[in-house]
Amino acid sequence: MAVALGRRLLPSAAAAVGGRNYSCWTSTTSLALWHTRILLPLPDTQRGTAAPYVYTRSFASKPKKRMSSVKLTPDERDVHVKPLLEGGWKMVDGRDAVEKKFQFKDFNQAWSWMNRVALASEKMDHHPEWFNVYNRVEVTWSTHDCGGLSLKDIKMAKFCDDTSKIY
Ligand SMILES: C[C@H](O)[C@H](O)[C@H]1CNC2=NC(N)=NC(=O)C2=N1
Repeated sequence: MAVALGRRLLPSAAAAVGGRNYSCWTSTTSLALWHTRILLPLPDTQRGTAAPYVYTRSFASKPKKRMSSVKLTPDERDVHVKPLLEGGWKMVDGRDAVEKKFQFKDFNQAWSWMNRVALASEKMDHHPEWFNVYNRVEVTWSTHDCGGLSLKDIKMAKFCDDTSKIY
């Protein structure tokens, strides 16, 4: 029988059922969960068909803080957008959005970089508009939820710059 003590499982509880303790985080865009489990070895016949744990207790973290999707103020634009424009980003004609053309050695490098950006975008729930031909990627950042530039765009534009330097 499993016994829970605060956030930890008593070692003896796992030993009593012939299993071992195991803890892990899972995380979504808004919540992180800490799971404490007792893992039991499964017979070969059940491997891959059943979950190998007999006891799970999950704890929710504080809700993750989300960066806001509000339009940048003029002061914030001075601080955040100006440096981007000095670093090769351009305002998009007729839109409150920034765009930049990146060039890589070949398609493989471009795709690898796009993959990095895609994973970060998904984690942040903030996605690029982009266009790729072979080794070139044109990226546009704007926040659809507020119809213009927000701090999320600044963060992702910087991420694009920083990660493109690795290649
Ligand atoms: C429902 C979802 O959270 C929203 O649609 C997110 C998804 N990704 C997004 N990406 C961008 N670039 N702007 C947004 O406003 C936006 N909103």
